[in-house]
Amino acid sequence: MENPVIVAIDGPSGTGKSSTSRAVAAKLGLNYLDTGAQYRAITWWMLSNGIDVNDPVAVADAAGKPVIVAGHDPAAPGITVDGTDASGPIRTQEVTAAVSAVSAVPEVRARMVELQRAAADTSPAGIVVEGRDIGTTVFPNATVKIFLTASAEARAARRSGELNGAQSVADTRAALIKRDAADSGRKTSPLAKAADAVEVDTTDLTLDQVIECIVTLVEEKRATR
Ligand SMILES: Nc1ncnc2c1ncn2[C@@H]1O[C@H](COP(=O)(O)OP(=O)(O)OP(=O)(O)O)[C@@H](O)[C@H]1O
Ligand SMILES: Nc1ccn([C@@H]2O[C@H](COP(=O)(O)O)[C@@H](O)[C@H]2O)c(=O)n1
Repeated sequence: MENPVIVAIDGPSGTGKSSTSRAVAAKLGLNYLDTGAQYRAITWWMLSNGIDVNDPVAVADAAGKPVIVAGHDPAAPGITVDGTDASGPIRTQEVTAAVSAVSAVPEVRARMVELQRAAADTSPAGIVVEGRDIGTTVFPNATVKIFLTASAEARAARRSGELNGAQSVADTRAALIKRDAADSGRKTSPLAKAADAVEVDTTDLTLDQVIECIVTLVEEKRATR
C-alpha cells in the first residue's frame, strides 16, 4: 500500500487554514486534524480548573491531566475534554485571549505533538493537519507543506463578518496581530513557514481557488511518488 499522505497547513490566524483544510481533506478522502482546537481545549480545561494560565509552572504541572480527543472527520471534527463536548466553549473570547500563553509552555506542546503524531498513525489514507508548527516541528517530512498568508485587513474583515459585527474590524485586526506576535515570538516551535513550504497568499483569492490550488499540489505530488 502507498505511504499515507500528510498535508501540513500552517499560517497566521484567520488566513483560512480551517476552512481550506477541511475542504481539501474531504475532496481527497483524507482525515483532518485541527491542532488549534487541541490547544484551545487544553486552555479551556486550565481556565475551568482554576489554573493561572500566566503561570508557566502551574500550566506545565497540569498539562498531563486532561484527556483531549479530537475528531478526524472533516465534515464534523468535534473535540472532547474528559469526555465532554468542548466544540463550543473552546471558541469563546476568554479562551482565544489565553491560548497563546498556554500553548507557549513546552510541556503542553510536547503533549499535543504526541496526540498529533498518533492521529497520523491512525489515518491509513493520510491526514490534513493545520496549525502553526506542523511543517516545521510536528511533521517535518510531510508530503506537502503549505503556508497560508493574507493581509491583516482581509483577515480582520473575514473574522469580523463571522462575528456579525460584534467586534469592530479595527479591534479584530488588533487582536489577530497581537496573537500572531505571541505565537511567532515564543521559544518553542513558534509560528513559522518551513523552508520547503509553498506560500499561498489568500488575500485576493476565493476560498474555492485556495482549495483547488492545494488539491492540485497534493495530486501532483502523489503522481510523482
Ligand atoms: N480565501 C478566502 N476568501 C474569503 N474568506 C475566506 C477565505 N478563506 C477563509 N475565509 C473565511 O475567513 C474566516 C476565517 O477562516 P478560517 O477559520 O478557516 O481561518 P483560520 O486560519 O483557520 O483561523 P484561526 O487560525 O483563527 O483558526 C472564515 O469565515 C472563512 O470562511
Ligand atoms: N500548531 C498549533 C496550533 C495552534 N496553536 C495555538 O493555538 C491557538 C489557537 O489556534 P487557532 O488555529 O484555533 O486560532 C493559536 O493562536 C496558537 O497559540 C499553536 O501554538 N500551535
